[in-house]
Amino acid sequence: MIRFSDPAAFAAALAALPKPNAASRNAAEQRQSRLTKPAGSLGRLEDIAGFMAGWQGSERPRADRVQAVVFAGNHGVAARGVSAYPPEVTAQMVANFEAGGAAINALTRACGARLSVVPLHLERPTGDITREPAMSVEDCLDALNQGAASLQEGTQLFLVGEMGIGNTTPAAALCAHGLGGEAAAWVGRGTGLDDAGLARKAAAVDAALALHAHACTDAFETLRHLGGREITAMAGAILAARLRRVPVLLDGFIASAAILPLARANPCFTQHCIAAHCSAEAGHERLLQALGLEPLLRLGLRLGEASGAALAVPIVRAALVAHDEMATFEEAAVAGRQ
Ligand SMILES: O=C(O)c1ccc[n+]([C@@H]2O[C@H](COP(=O)([O-])O)[C@@H](O)[C@H]2O)c1
Ligand SMILES: Cc1cc2nc[nH]c2cc1C
Repeated sequence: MIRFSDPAAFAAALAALPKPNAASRNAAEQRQSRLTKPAGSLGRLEDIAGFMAGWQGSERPRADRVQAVVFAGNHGVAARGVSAYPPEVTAQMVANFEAGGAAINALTRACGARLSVVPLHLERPTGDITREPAMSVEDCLDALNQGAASLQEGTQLFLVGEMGIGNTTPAAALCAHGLGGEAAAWVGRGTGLDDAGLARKAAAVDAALALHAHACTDAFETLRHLGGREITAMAGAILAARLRRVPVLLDGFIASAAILPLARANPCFTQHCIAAHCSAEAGHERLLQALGLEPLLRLGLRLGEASGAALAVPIVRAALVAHDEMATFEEAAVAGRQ
């Protein structure tokens, strides 16, 4: 099991990321060029086959064992009126996930993914980032390690999502810190905030940056000061997936913001990630652009919970079935390009 003993071990892992298997990726691309279709005509499905081949180290990659994890956390900053819903909804929704009644339960049933939920000390919200760091060093390491520990042996495709009332505020703070620009340009309506709430949210992001920007010296310290437990757990889970060469379907705004500090530390970090869906949350589009990721879907969701990631699973599966099952020009006796 992957475990980071201290912040230095996390930084070292981030500095020495494994690369995809170039031979497997090349073999998959060669196969694509022999399948009975005009070259390139399966568009992004061809890229997905090559991507999966590289990370799985197999010319014929599979997505039979798909694992989804939802991390849940509570946020001190939620007391500042930055969400349309009260913080107790986080724990209530965890109970709903466990009972099978949330959107992600239905969507993972629909796509055949195994779902688990990891609540992170919901009874103890993070520090209010407008006044103090979100987490102690110990808390931040614990969240990273709970994230890393969630990746199950044998997972072929990993879906990572979250639930946490108030968490679009720390996510916006991570974006404003990492990518610059006005706080107002990174805050969105989250669960459905009104204009007055939006102004409070921008003010909270400004205050958090004024207080902590100087202390955000690396990925760990940035997550610790501006992030949250579920945000940090997603970062740990997605890093663990990279260390095991497991491809990841990235979910919405918060999941994307969680990896921004890691991508800033090592720009090749996003290589094992596919952006599944561009959320309706203001800022997600620009965040994905900055991460160099083109989303597979734009369905207007703004839910989190790994919902966007689950919706992209059938596309990945379809890409791999076409890659595996289509006949080659030779097998089907079809003439190739003139
Ligand atoms: O994934 C997204 O893009 C997304 C966009 C808006 C809201 N959410 C979800 O809504 C919650 C955060 O919204 P808020 O308004 O409480 O900050 C949290 O539980 C997220 O899962 C998620
Ligand atoms: C009900 C509810 C469900 C959610 N799922 C993810 N974020 C959420 C926020 C709310 C408010």
